[in-house]
Amino acid sequence: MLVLENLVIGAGAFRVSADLSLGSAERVAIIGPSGAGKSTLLDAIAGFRPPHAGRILWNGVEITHDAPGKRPVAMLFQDNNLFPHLTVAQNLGLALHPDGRLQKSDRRVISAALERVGLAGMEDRRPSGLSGGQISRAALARVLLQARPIMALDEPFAALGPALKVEMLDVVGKVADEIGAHVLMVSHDPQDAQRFASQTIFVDAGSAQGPFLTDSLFSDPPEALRAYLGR
Ligand SMILES: Nc1ncnc2c1ncn2[C@@H]1O[C@H](COP(=O)(O)OP(=O)(O)OP(=O)(O)O)[C@@H](O)[C@H]1O
Repeated sequence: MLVLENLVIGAGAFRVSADLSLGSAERVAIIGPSGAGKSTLLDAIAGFRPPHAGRILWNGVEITHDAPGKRPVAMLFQDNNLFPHLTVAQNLGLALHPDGRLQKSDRRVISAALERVGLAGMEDRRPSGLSGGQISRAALARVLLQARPIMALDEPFAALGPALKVEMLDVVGKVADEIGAHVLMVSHDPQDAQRFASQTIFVDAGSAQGPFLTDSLFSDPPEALRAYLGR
């Protein structure tokens, strides 16, 4: 269980607070107006942004000051963060060995992960030889190999068309189910939350509120969410 205890985060003069617990929530969307602090919140959970105050706990153990690689979090960014000079297999290999040294048995594991996300046989391509959707799939295969208990996604498919985005959300669900991971996903699109996440955190006016049951939240939105949704 992930707990954010009296957490205060932010850069410059900006601050956002969070005091919430994700319990057994499996798929959680993080929504809110632009600049509200959604990415800041996800970055703090993943360990890229030290908090000004408060604690982060995972299954009762404090991880507030742990380095990103030591946390139970695998992060997927919008640009998917594949190294352009490395092949798909080499990029995925970094999830297994950060020093980049691959063993023969790794190749089988990598090929199996690629097959699971629909990229069988693409081990030796470089990212420049993949479509946007294929790059997203390769990045998801890397998350699959990292096999961390929390998948953190920051607007991962914003650059993809609507149909492809729906398809990729299905792949995310499949990968998360396979490794038994919770998913935390920042999105601008309320439909993503409704389609994908059973629970939703709403970030606005300096605080992260929730998690709320997504269906209840959208069927009877509080004033601030109503304004955000333009209702
Ligand atoms: N390095 C920084 N220095 C100063 N302010 C920053 C820095 N990084 C982010 N901010 C500010 O923090 C606030 C929150 O940014 P954040 O990216 O978390 O918002 P967001 O809700 O994810 O927005 P968006 O939906 O537009 O991506 C913004 O006002 C932003 O300008």
